[in-house]
Amino acid sequence: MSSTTEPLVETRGLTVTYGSRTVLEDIDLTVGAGEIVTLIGPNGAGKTTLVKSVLGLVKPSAGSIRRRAGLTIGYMPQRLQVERTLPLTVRRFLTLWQRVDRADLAQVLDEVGASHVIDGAVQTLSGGELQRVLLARALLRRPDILVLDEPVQAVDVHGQIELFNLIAEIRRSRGCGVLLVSHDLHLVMARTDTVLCINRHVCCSGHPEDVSRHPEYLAMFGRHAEALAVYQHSHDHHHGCDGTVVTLPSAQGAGQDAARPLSEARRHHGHG
Ligand SMILES: Nc1ncnc2c1ncn2[C@@H]1O[C@H](COP(=O)(O)OP(=O)(O)OP(=O)(O)O)[C@@H](O)[C@H]1O
Repeated sequence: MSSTTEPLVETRGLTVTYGSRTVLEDIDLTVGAGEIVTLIGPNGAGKTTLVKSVLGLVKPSAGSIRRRAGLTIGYMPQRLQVERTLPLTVRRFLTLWQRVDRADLAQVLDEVGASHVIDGAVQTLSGGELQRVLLARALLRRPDILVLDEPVQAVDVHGQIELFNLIAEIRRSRGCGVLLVSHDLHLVMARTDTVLCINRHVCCSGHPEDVSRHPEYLAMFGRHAEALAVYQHSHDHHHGCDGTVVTLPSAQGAGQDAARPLSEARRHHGHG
């Protein structure tokens, strides 16, 4: 039987391999109702693969994924291929794959601030308008959880702030969970409840403030991260090109202010 405190989605020890290559290893992820969880990490870290695993599009080679019974997912993909020669209005685009009430369509477009483009061609939308329309499509499913893969890409800084505010407002008004992938560290740190920093494995996770001080996060995002961190620790390992962990000599026998070992840090953040 499901309860309201039961996580919407939970992975434990999730491992994904493509051929002989392990792209995700031992990932613990939990998204609760009304919670915004953000995945960050460098290109190729496995963020989209983790999202696809949650959606059931990629099968894990080890570990488990649990979705709450009857869970409805609203998914906004990273890329949208629209045939440029085929005229497609926003109205048509949003009703192509699902039966949609006129009133629901108008309400959802109003909610995302895109009512004015309803009769416009999808191909002519600005970056920000397209993201709002994609968000509207995900919301039409009345999701328990929104899964947004880089929702602010191709959007200028002002538009990014507006979109993150919109996502936070949707979470508040609908009470849904949100799992999102983002490269924008400033916005992530300000607008999310939990951050999972991954690079094949979980490098660190927890409250944005804790993650922004974590040595692995600082090692990964360098100077960009330092500007966000309240203070900085030294780091105990970095990653090889294939994502393998390379322990730094300075981390061995380091003093009290040095990085906690990853295993300890993960325990601290509730990972076993
Ligand atoms: N279908 C696939 N078959 C084989 N390898 C894949 C497949 N999909 C992804 N990969 C590889 O898995 C790794 C993780 O890819 P993924 O797209 O999950 O990373 P990401 O963190 O989302 O990257 P980005 O930030 O660049 O979008 C990459 O090395 C990628 O080349």
